[in-house]
Amino acid sequence: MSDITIALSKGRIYEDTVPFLKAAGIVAQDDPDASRKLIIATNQPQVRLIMVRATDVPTYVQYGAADLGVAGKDVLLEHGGAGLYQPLDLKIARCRMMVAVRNDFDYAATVFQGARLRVATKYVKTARDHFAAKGMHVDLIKLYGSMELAPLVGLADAIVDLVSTGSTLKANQLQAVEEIMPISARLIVNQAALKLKNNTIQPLLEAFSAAIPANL
Ligand SMILES: Nc1ncnc2c1ncn2[C@@H]1O[C@H](COP(=O)(O)OP(=O)(O)OP(=O)(O)O)[C@@H](O)[C@H]1O
Ligand SMILES: O=P(O)(O)OC[C@H]1O[C@H](OP(=O)(O)OP(=O)(O)O)[C@H](O)[C@@H]1O
Repeated sequence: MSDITIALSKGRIYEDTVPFLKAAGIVAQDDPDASRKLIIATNQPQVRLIMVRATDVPTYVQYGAADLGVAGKDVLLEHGGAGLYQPLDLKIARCRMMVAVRNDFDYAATVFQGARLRVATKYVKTARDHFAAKGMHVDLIKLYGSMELAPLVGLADAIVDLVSTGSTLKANQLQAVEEIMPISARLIVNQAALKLKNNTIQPLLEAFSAAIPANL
């Protein structure tokens, strides 16, 4: 069996990945959400977890610092996917990439008039592709979080952000006006590792695949 490093992020990705690890017989020896450790040993001596920022997971896997990882489709689209296989949609961390505006902003009229829109987002590539496909001219403003604030203080007319329950939009008097795409997290694999460590990685892929929730 080859040594295997799996890159995960704290919070919902880790929590939702635990059942998949368990299905593959892997149990973490520390709780990453409680620990400050960045390298977490597991019950299997050859398997370790590394804890990185959600947006950094594809980078660690791309360069082979991790063999496998779990990352949201949102993050993978912004990364571009170079050097990665994306064999499984794990159907976890599900949400939707949406365009949202203030409740008092007439998005339809703005689009109809062909007015230039200022859009704040962490997801610049996804937003650029979406509005280009609609033939809309937009000025994109890159933010790193709390996008919902931007329309409230006049930084932008619209945001492109993830929506799950809708409660963050509601709490900030915003409304979703367009769905860009459904989002869920994928298992990603370093392309070279998949070939070189196939004997170890293939059974992991099969265990993960069998643990994907049905009927979703
Ligand atoms: N409200 C949500 N409901 C369900 N899934 C979500 C939600 N928000 C984000 N996600 C998904 O979970 C992934 C991880 O989100 P998380 O909040 O842990 O990291 P982040 O804060 O977006 O990333 P970073 O720390 O790198 O800035 C996202 O990439 C996305 O795919
Ligand atoms: O529609 P909702 O259920 O309100 O979720 C949407 C929020 O979740 C994400 O942020 P973040 O990762 O900070 O979410 P969290 O605060 O729910 O962890 C996203 O950027 C929204 O702000």
